[in-house]
This record gives sequence, C-alpha cells and structure tokens, in this order.
Amino acid sequence: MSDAPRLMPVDEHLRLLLEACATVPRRTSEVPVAEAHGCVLAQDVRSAVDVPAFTNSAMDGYAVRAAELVGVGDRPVVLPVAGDIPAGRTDRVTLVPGTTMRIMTGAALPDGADAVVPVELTDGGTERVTLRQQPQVGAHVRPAGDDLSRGELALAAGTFVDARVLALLVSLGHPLVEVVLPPRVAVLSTGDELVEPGGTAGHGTVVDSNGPMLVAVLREHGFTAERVRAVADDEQGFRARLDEVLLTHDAVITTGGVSAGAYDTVKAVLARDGEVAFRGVAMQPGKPQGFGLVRAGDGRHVPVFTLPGNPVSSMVSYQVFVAPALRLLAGRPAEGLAGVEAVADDGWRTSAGRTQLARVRLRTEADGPHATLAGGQGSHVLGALAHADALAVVPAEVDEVVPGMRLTCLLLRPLPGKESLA
Ligand SMILES: Nc1nc2c(c(=O)[nH]1)N[C@H]1C(S)=C(S)[C@@H](COP(=O)(O)OP(=O)(O)OC[C@H]3O[C@@H](n4cnc5c(N)ncnc54)[C@H](O)[C@@H]3O)O[C@H]1N2
Ligand code: MOO
Repeated sequence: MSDAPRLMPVDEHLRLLLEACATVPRRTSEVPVAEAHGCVLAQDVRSAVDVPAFTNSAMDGYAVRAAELVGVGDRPVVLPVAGDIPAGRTDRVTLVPGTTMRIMTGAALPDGADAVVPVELTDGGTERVTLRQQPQVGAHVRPAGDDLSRGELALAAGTFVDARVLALLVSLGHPLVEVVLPPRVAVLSTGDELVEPGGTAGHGTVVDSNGPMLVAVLREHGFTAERVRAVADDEQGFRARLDEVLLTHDAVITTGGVSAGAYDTVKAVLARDGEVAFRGVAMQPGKPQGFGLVRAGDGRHVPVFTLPGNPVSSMVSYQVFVAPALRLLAGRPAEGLAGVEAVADDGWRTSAGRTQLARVRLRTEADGPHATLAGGQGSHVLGALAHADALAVVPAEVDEVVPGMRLTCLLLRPLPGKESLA
C-alpha cells in the first residue's frame, strides 16, 4: 500500500470553499417590507417619514398647557374636560385655553397642549377634572420624529432582518425593499441502502436520517430547504436528479458516496470532469469532503457540497463548512458555530493528525463550563449526536485529551445552566 495521501487542514478547505462562494452572485429581489424577515437588506434604508409620525401622548391622562397649572400640587386645579382623544383619532384638534382633554396612550396631542397629566394624578373626571400635579413642559409627550427623523439612515445595507429589525423596517413608510434572499438548498441523500424516513431499517438497510436532519438544520438556520427523495447508487440516475435540482436551487448538499468504496457514485460522477474537488480533510468526523461550483443547465454556477454519508460526519461537515458558506450566499458574515471554553472532565484518545470535533455535554459549574463525552464517538452514533450540547475541538496535534484540559466547544444549543452564573 502507498502512503496515505496528505489531508488538508480544516481551515484551508473552509477558506477554499468560502473563496469560491464569494464569487457566486447573490440572489436579490424587491419584496413587500413585511416579507423581508430572514433576508438581508441589499440597500440602505432611510426613513420616509418621521417616526413617530406625530407628537403623541405616552400615558393615558389629560392633555394640558403646562403654564396653566403653575402652583398645582399645593392646591389642586379643576378644569373642564373639552373632549376625548382616543388612539386612532385622526382629525386635528386644538386645546382651548383654560380646558383639558382626556387623551389615551399613542393618541395625537392636541395643538396648544404641551404636557400630559397621567390619570392616576387626577380624579379621572369626564366633565370636569381635578388635577393634582404640575407637569413640566413636555411631560409624557413623545415628539414627532423622536425615534427617527424623515430622511435619516435607519438601516444599513447588509443588516439581517430579524423580528426586531422587521418592526423598524415596516415603520419607515416604504412598501417595498430590496433584499438578498436566503439560498434555496436541495438535500440529496444517496445510497442503495437507504429506506425512506418513516420506514424501518432491515438487514442491510438504513433509514435516510441525513435528509431530514439536514433539511431541519438548514431551516433552523433560516435557509430555504428541500429534501429530494434519496437516490440509489446509480450514476445516470444521480446525474439526472442533480441536474434537475441545480436548475431550481442555489446550493446542493449531497450525502454519501464520497469515500473509497467501489460504489461511491457521487465521487465517480462529479470527479470525472473535475466539477467537484474531492479531498481528505484532517478532521474527525468528516474526512472525505467534496466541493465545487457545478454548472446548471441555465448557465449558473451552483455550489455543491458533497458530504460524507455517516450521519455524524454529515452534520459536523454541515456546521463547519456548509453553514458559513450558505451564510455568505445569503449576504451575511460567513460565521460558524459560536465557541466557549470548557474544562474536559473526561479523558479520551483521538486520531493523530486530525482535528477532532467530539460530541460533548456541557455543564456550568462555579468556575465555568465543563465538558463530558456525550456518548460513543463513532461517526454513525446518532444518540451521542442528538444529546450533545457542543462539538469540542481537539486540535490535530493533540492525540489525547486528559481531564482538566481546556477545549473550545462549538455550541450546538445554548449553553445549559448559564442562568446559574447570575
Ligand atoms: N477504505 C476506506 N473506507 C472508508 C474511508 C476511507 O478513507 N477509506 N473513509 C471512511 C469515512 S471517514 C467516512 S466518513 C465514510 C464516508 O463514506 P461515504 O461518504 O462514501 O458514505 P457511504 O459509504 O455512502 O455511507 C457511509 C455510512 O453512512 C450511512 N449513510 C449513508 N447515507 C446515509 C443517510 N442518508 N442516512 C443515514 N445513514 C447514511 C451508510 O449506510 C454507511 O453506514 O467512509 C468511511 N470508509
Ligand atoms: O471522517 Mo469519517 O467522517 O471519520 O467518519
């Protein structure tokens, strides 16, 4: 046997695929503002209006001219109530000198009024009201444009529209906005042995867990994802299915068929014309990797990620390589999982020369997070993957973790027990 081929460091494979994805045009579109959630703004957005659009009350109470209430406090003042201004009243109202008006939170302040006395500081009268506080000018008043002035830059291009940004965006007076759309990703599992989800594995078969798993995590990450029915190890069938999905998607993830076996269809088909570069990456799990920009029938070059079939390898590869690349396609920073440092409470041996991403449980102690193995570390062990809180990164040059060692742990879910630090 010849020497094993050199494995590419994790960072280098990541860099190569991010560089390639940076050349792919982003998919942009003008969408109704309320539908921009989950997209990235492709343009700066200035406010078309003052926000709030009109000066209004911050409290349920009485609109007054503050100067008319000088001295109130020692001696209550009684004023006639000239009317009601509920929120939603849109006609222009003037406060007649020597009177007050009942006003609700968010209702337009009448012209002439410059303060609001909260109802709690009155007797709540509807014909006449006794006011027991002298307000400052501007008390409980929200001036027009207090939040944003018309023409002001409210949101910069590149901002991700989450729920809070959406609230601001829809308030700016624009019906449409130009956004980068999240990529549409197809997940294509391959293998003769695959049984459709919902079925039961028998002798020699396995349920396609990669398909549902990857679609689910893609959706959790805000991408549009579709599982394509698993294809058998048949070169023509695989090529035909791939060509189909390339036309309708912005990225394709395949699983299986990329190692050294006699029936490794994905590799056989895509390595032939050099469309995808297949290489071993110095990582455990996730050694056999492939990536390339594959030309679709309509001329677009679509990123294709060929992940290993072992389920743990598939998920880890997705988190380390695919998710950052898809974020880039979505117009976002190419970020991966956030890391925390944890103390290893277990010891274990790792494959020398490969960065290990061990599945660990985390626990927060008084001195910070501690990690223990979540279970078996084989690339097929779904139980440990499901129960893991994080992927502990054991550098390639370390071949044994000893208890007490500090490891960076990439969070698969929020750090448990963090509230106990409070
Ligand atoms: N001689 C060698 N054999 C293997 C090597 C190697 O370097 N030399 N690498 C091993 C490593 S590491 C990995 S990882 C796997 C990757 O294999 P493939 O990507 O070719 O995947 P398959 O052989 O098709 O399947 C591997 C394993 O995963 C199961 N599988 C596949 N697809 C699914 C799915 N959609 N859902 C659930 N489980 C799936 C499949 O049944 C196999 O058990 O290769 C090693 N071998
Ligand atoms: O790289 Mo494989 O993913 O070790 O099992």
